[in-house]
Amino acid sequence: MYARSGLLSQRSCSSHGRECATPVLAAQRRNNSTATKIAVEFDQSTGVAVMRLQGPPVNSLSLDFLTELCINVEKLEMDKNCRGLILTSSQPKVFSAGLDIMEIYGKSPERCGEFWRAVQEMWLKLYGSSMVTIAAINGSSPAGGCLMSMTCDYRIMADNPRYSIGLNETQLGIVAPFW
Ligand SMILES: CC/C=C\C/C=C\C/C=C\CC/C=C/CC(=O)SCCNC(=O)CCNC(=O)[C@H](O)C(C)(C)COP(=O)(O)OP(=O)(O)OC[C@H]1O[C@@H](n2cnc3c(N)ncnc32)[C@H](O)[C@@H]1OP(=O)(O)O
Repeated sequence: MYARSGLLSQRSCSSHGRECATPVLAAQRRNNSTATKIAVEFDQSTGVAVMRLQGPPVNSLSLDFLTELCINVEKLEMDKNCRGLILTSSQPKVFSAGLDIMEIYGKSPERCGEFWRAVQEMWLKLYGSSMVTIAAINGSSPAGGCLMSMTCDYRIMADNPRYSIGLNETQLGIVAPFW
């Protein structure tokens, strides 16, 4: 969902002076899901968009979820009026549970490859964004959820001892790549 419907589809990328396009098209081609996992509200007066993750129960990062996230970030990126992005969760107690483990369990190498490319695309898009990005971490944020928040320029986390954040996959001996 993008609150300023119609605007982006009518404008060319070059009119905004920002780089765009190919990754969005790739992501759009991939996005066959009709359910909306990402809600975006853009405040014209402040130039700040709030992106709410709303993939029940725990905003796990499935291929559909990642695709929708990337499409929405790219749309905002193309809008020259949008200067800031706040990423937060609509789910109670959880910002994001990280990668959807069912996307990598028992899947073909091709499907795993597609999924992993979508993971890379997500963090590269956020990390390379020209918008000021803030993760408002209003719940637990393990593993891929932590990665997502680390790619933002700033992080603010709800002060609640029940919420945790970190790369918990290291407990299984899985470490993030060195690049
Ligand atoms: C700047 C950066 C530069 C470079 C970086 C480049 C690359 C980096 C590469 C890698 C780093 C990132 C790596 C990521 C790996 C992963 O993300 S693997 C996934 C790891 N996630 C977890 O271990 C989370 C496990 N879940 C939890 O801890 C809890 O569920 C959570 C605290 C999130 C919520 O707790 P609670 O509210 O009690 O809910 P439940 O535990 O009852 O869960 C509810 C249902 O949700 C299902 N679920 C939970 N997590 C996942 C998940 N990750 N995927 C799929 N499904 C999940 C859970 O099974 C329950 O389902 P059910 O109701 O039983 O059907």
